[in-house]
Amino acid sequence: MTVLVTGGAGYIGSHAALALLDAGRKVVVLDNLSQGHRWAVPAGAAFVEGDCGDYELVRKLVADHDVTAIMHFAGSIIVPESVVYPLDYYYNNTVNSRALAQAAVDAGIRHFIFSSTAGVYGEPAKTPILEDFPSKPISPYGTSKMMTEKMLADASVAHDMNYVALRYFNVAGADPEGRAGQTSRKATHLIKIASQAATGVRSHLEIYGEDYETPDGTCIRDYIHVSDLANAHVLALEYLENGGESDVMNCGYGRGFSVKEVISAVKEVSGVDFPVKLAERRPGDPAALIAGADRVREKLGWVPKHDDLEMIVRHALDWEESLKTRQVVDAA
Ligand SMILES: NC(=O)c1ccc[n+]([C@@H]2O[C@H](COP(=O)([O-])OP(=O)(O)OC[C@H]3O[C@@H](n4cnc5c(N)ncnc54)[C@H](O)[C@@H]3O)[C@@H](O)[C@H]2O)c1
Ligand SMILES: O=c1ccn([C@@H]2O[C@H](COP(=O)(O)OP(=O)(O)O[C@H]3O[C@H](CO)[C@@H](O)[C@H](O)[C@H]3O)[C@@H](O)[C@H]2O)c(=O)[nH]1
Repeated sequence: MTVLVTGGAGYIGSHAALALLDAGRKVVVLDNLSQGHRWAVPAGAAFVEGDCGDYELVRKLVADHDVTAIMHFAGSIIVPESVVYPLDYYYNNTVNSRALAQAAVDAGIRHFIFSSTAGVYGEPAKTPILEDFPSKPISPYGTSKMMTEKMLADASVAHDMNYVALRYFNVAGADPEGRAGQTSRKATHLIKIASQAATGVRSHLEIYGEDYETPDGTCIRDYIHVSDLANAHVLALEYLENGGESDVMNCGYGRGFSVKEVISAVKEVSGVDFPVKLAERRPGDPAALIAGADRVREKLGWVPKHDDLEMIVRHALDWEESLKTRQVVDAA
């Protein structure tokens, strides 16, 4: 009765592994360490270094660890990078997910939880975005995730496996107890970068575009605390184990902040007025993404504990400071 967490040496996967362990579950992490860190895998979890697309390896570890459910976080995650290297994204996010799903079905795994994204909606006609809005991604990243969602939908009809695809909006913050946080090798996320600028790891922050059709001209996103998101995974697993029907669910709080509002919050909480420069728009960025977030609350009974931008920023800053002592800060 073990949960396989792919990508559990990465940011969100390591928090989910912690949440599972906190809930009394057994966990085995599979990660190729392309972005994650061995030390980020929680102490109570078993670890296997390898690729989630390695069918034989997955079959073996499922048998060795008595795996009954999979949470699939492993993937490539940077929207603008996917525009430059689309085939890499289709390989890692779609082809490898297909192999993992095949191994899951062949091994008789009954429950599968997938890390999807608000990126599947593309440029939505309106906000908040509901799950039944059309999937029209505007980046290869979003398409690569949408294709995996569709594979899982078809596989769940044909096989005895139910699934939940959680469509995350913008994940930020860190474990409130300081046990985990974001340490990706190539940080691109706004709150991470602003936290690095506030703690002196970066010299400044750039705003990618000030001419969007939003009140202050900068993009609006729905920032969700990583620990609330990790908890949604534990609830999704219970839901599937209790016979819940397969579904897709947005994960966000249903409210948005602009890039400028986030920068102000980081300056306010840190007390550091770091330099901010204006830069060109980044490819693949929709103007506003805000979750319609009723379904995850209604179906999973999810009640967030950290719906507070200042708290999210505080935890991100605390983690960034703690990284200095761990000497694992990546070059900015
Ligand atoms: N961070 C966000 O805001 C966000 C939003 C929406 C969706 N997601 C999705 O959540 C998941 C986790 O994202 P994250 O922010 O924790 O990223 P991350 O880069 O910190 O973690 C991903 C982990 O997967 C591992 N990995 C990558 N490819 C692998 C492979 N083929 N086999 C085994 N391990 C592999 C990496 O080494 C890393 O540890 C991703 O699928 C991402 O697309 C993230
Ligand atoms: O240095 C920076 C970094 C970001 N931004 C802007 O901040 C916003 C948020 O960007 P970022 O934090 O990089 O997140 P997104 O590009 O919105 O994508 C994240 O959120 C998506 C879901 O909404 C996920 O699918 C992706 O994996 C995840 O990277 C965007 O408008 C960026 O242009 C800046 O202006 N300057």
